[in-house]
Amino acid sequence: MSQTATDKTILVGKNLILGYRKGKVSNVVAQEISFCLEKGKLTCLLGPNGVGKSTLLKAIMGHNKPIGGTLVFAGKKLEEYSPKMLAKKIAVVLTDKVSTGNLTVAQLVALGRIPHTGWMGSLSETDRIKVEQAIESTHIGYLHDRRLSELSDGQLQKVMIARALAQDGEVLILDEPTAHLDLINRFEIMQLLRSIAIDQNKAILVVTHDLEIAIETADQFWIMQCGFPLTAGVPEDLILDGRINLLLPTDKLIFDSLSGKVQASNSFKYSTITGPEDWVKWVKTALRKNDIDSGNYISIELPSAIEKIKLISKNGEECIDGIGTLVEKLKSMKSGSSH
Ligand SMILES: Nc1ncnc2c1ncn2[C@@H]1O[C@H](COP(=O)(O)OP(=O)(O)OP(=O)(O)O)[C@@H](O)[C@H]1O
Repeated sequence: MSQTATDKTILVGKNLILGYRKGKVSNVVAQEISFCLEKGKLTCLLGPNGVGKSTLLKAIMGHNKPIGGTLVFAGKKLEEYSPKMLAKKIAVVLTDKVSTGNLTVAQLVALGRIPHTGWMGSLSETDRIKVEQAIESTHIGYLHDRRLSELSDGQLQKVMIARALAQDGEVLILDEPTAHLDLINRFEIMQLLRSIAIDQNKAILVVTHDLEIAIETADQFWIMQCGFPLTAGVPEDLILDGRINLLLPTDKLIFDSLSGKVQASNSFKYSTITGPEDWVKWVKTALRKNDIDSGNYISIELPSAIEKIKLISKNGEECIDGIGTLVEKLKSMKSGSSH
């Protein structure tokens, strides 16, 4: 489904055909790619490995011209911008590690000004202000004079974002900025990007495989899937109308709209499990993971406080003191009944 352009739209892709040319032969990677990228929003681009996400980023950065379709940036065709002009408008953070460990944080962030100063140019007062603003808005002032080689992966990622911000383009593109980071840092980086999008009115486009964190932070999803047009929408709408399942083209997995998680789609019925909602959810998860269906028991009653789990089976009624023991018990009943 294509989006409609609004006054926030900065970049429009129309019927793009993406791929690579080798001599006269074009190898098409993805097609029917249409979108509107909006300022003031965090947009997450999701899709399986190899579907063409990085290829789309390369097209937007002007590094790999689409085989077909049009890209329009701020009302003008992308191909009409010189690489120098484009570098001032679109800042990029790629996944590659920096090999300039000897530079300090402030020196690296200052490199973001190169499109404005040139390689040999010295920083003007405006450039210095932009660098300090970028450092401040990524909350890395405490790292100002540290060497890059002394930073953790999470700190380094914030420095790379600061460098892109110093570039002061209207669009910021990041390819998997949370790869290699722990859960807390993944959240922090995505929340930081969202606040930058809103506070600085930037259009931020992030490629990520982190579905759950993307749901919590993104304003827009773009979903790429082999053989389908690009699907764009607000994550919550895509969840409720089921289009989120485009990300899971196998009937073995399904997106559970209540928990917001991907889970195995086996058709076991667990209607005989009763108790508090959180207990029911986690007992079902454990049973599903262990391939235990309701044929193994008559009912399970879950504790409301610190009582024990009550299992009613063909062997009678018994009290059990945890989900681990319950699973073991049901597994042994299952193997017993199959012999
Ligand atoms: N320079 C290139 N020349 C030819 N084919 C390429 C080139 N780069 C990528 N491809 C091919 O294009 C297809 C899409 O690759 P791309 O890197 O865009 O996927 P992706 O969705 O970003 O994957 P991932 O999630 O694994 O990063 C793949 O089949 C890949 O082999």
